[in-house]
Amino acid sequence: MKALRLGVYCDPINPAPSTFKSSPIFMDARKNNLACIRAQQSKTKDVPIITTSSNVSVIEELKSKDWEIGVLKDEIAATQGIRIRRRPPTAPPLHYVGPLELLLQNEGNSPRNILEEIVWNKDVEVTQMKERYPLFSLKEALNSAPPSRDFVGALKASYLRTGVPGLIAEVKKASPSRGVLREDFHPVEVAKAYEKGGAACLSVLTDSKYFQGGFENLEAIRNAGVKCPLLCKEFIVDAWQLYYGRAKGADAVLLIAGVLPDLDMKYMLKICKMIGLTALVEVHDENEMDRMLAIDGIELIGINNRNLETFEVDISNTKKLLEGERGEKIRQKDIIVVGESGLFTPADIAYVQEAGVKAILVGESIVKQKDPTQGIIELFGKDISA
Ligand SMILES: O=P(O)(O)OC[C@@H](O)[C@@H](O)c1c[nH]c2ccccc12
Repeated sequence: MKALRLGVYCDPINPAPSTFKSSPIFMDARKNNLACIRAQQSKTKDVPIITTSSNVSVIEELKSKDWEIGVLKDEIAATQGIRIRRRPPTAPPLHYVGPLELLLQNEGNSPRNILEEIVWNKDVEVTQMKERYPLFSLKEALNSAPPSRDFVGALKASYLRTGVPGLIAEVKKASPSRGVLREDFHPVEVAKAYEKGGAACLSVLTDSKYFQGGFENLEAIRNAGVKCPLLCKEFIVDAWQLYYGRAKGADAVLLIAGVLPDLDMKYMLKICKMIGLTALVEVHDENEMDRMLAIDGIELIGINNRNLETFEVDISNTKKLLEGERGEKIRQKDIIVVGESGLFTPADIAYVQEAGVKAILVGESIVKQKDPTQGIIELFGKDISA
């Protein structure tokens, strides 16, 4: 019988040279190491595993380093004006023997706001999911996944056809700020009603804890023959999620600038390109917009009118971020801007269109309507399906 010696596995997508110790690639590699070790352990029950004391100490050391790197990463993010800390809501690992000041500084921490809470939970969730579906298995699934659809192309075509911003209609049962929006929620029915109403693309919430969504909704909508390109509306904290989303039928994915520091954002964008996902990069304030305008290769930027830390909604945010030099730069770079959240009336649409958006992302105002197709007619004040 062949014995398996547990070792330190390399990140299957990006072997990380030791010189990149602080890069997101390296950090992902570390997380994947642990996930791979656990996955291999569970897959090889019939094979004797040599767990030497050095294996155990390698795992403990990796856990401690993971935690420590997380703390340092937050410090780097803070220098970019990012307020969301990426540490999971756990104390340092049990056997942590690192610097005392890091321990004291991070004791008894609780999330500062809802976005931070969501992100911390997501980190834990993704770590568990990775053990069930390791990256190598997802990569196999991607080989047989249907080709992705042209998300940006669909928005542009819709804008040209209708003269109003292309609609990304959101399939969302509930949200932390609004509670349950649609009691009798059938994602496929809602998706079909949106498509019938002239939506260019659909956004499908996949977070279950806070939005009562799920990847099964994304999959079901894709399998039901809906033709609109699909945005996987998720809180992306790890490149693994990009592979998972694509494997479940996503054509696009949301990357939140308030959560991802520049280096992570560039890394995620690269992987999106590699696996055929369009990235909708979301910003909420001037600092985030400026950071994203300094990154090359972004073709779609969403301006969220909702502050995800306080839930405050103000549609003049879209206008504010498109004024002056920023607007000029966006036009030069040929970026399509999406106005997101808090849009309810034809006057709201006209307001953000006047500000310069060519697409809008709308959930509440249409998902709440008994007939979401009719909801779209009321939102635009006209039928945009023809
Ligand atoms: O339901 P509204 O107000 O029309 O908003 C839709 C969409 O913009 C909102 O759901 C959203 C925008 N960015 C997000 C990030 C995560 C979760 C949700 C969102």
